[in-house]
Amino acid sequence: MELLVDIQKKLLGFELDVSFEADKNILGLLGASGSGKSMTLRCIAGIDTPDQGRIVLNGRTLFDSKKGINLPCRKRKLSYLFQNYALFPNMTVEENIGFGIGDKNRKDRLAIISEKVKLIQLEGLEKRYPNQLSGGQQQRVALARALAVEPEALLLDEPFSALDDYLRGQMVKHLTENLSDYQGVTLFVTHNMDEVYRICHKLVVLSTGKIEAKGRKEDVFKSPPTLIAAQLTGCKNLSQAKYISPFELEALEWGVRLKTGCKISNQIKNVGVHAHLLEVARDEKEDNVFKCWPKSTSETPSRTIVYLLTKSDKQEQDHYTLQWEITKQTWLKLKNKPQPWYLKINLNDLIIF
Ligand SMILES: Nc1ncnc2c1ncn2[C@@H]1O[C@H](COP(=O)(O)OP(=O)(O)OP(=O)(O)O)[C@@H](O)[C@H]1O
Repeated sequence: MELLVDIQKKLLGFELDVSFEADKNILGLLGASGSGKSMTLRCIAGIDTPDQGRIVLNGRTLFDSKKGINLPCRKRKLSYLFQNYALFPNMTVEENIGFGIGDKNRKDRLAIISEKVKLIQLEGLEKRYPNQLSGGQQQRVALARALAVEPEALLLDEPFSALDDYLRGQMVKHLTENLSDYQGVTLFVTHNMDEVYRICHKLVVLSTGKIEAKGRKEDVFKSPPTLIAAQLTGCKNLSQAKYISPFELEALEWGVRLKTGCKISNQIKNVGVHAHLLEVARDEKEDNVFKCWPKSTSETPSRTIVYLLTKSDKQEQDHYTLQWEITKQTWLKLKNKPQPWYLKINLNDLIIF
């Protein structure tokens, strides 16, 4: 199973130019609002037409501008799951699921519907209409309907955007379970980096119509290749960097000199570190240890974000230079410790651009 996408499309004030491949591992398209995620899916589905390029699914050319090929949506053998599910309000759960199933006899049709109802665990609710279902149940029906046509590719466009946090978490779990037996290509579009990390194996990061990063999710999150990719994958600490030597740089905004784990170029521009990777230093004299002063905090139910000042002369200013994300227990243990604190950045945790 393989999808190859290499397309360009110009719109007023926006240019899409993307090239990537997907196999049967779920591929995430991550990007901010307006970055071109939906446009990419719409071009693959055949709802929009690229100006140039090629789209090939399992060796079948769906689109090729040079050869003048542009298969209509219904011949592309893929399912598109929209943000708002788009269930037919006047059809029951089973009618919705059975809607797209092609020329099959009644018995086979009913067998597919019943298998999909079981898959999404909505047995007993087959005769209900969408307005008699919760948001999460509607979402599952939409997924079952998309899978019932046995598509070669499944295009999921922010499928959880209408759900509350609790249901979102549940649905992420259901989706990964429901798709574990699906053999086709799955593209999952979202702007939510936690969701993309939980669901996908590989990742394409999009910004203003261009690809900023692509690869295994672990690699893209750990070492995003550009500043924008770092921001989109949640790196909270970013600074301009000055080259000092092949293995040392100065993080200008943090006012800290740092040793690096790999050789750096004298063209280096920026450095970053994830907020959860700062550590309390055991020994003040170790490499990459710096003094800091907690300026303020903000809390989630389980974590505390500590905003740190790293330059003592800035203590009076309303300004922080680094974010440190720790558990609440760590914060409670630390908060009354004498200042300055000594924190450390492991050289291999530095993200260098
Ligand atoms: N039919 C259109 N004509 C002109 N511009 C369009 C059209 N459709 C989308 N755009 C523009 O293309 C860009 C990408 O839109 P797209 O819907 O792909 O973004 P997105 O990443 O999916 O965003 P969101 O997460 O908000 O859905 C936006 O700047 C949008 O305004």
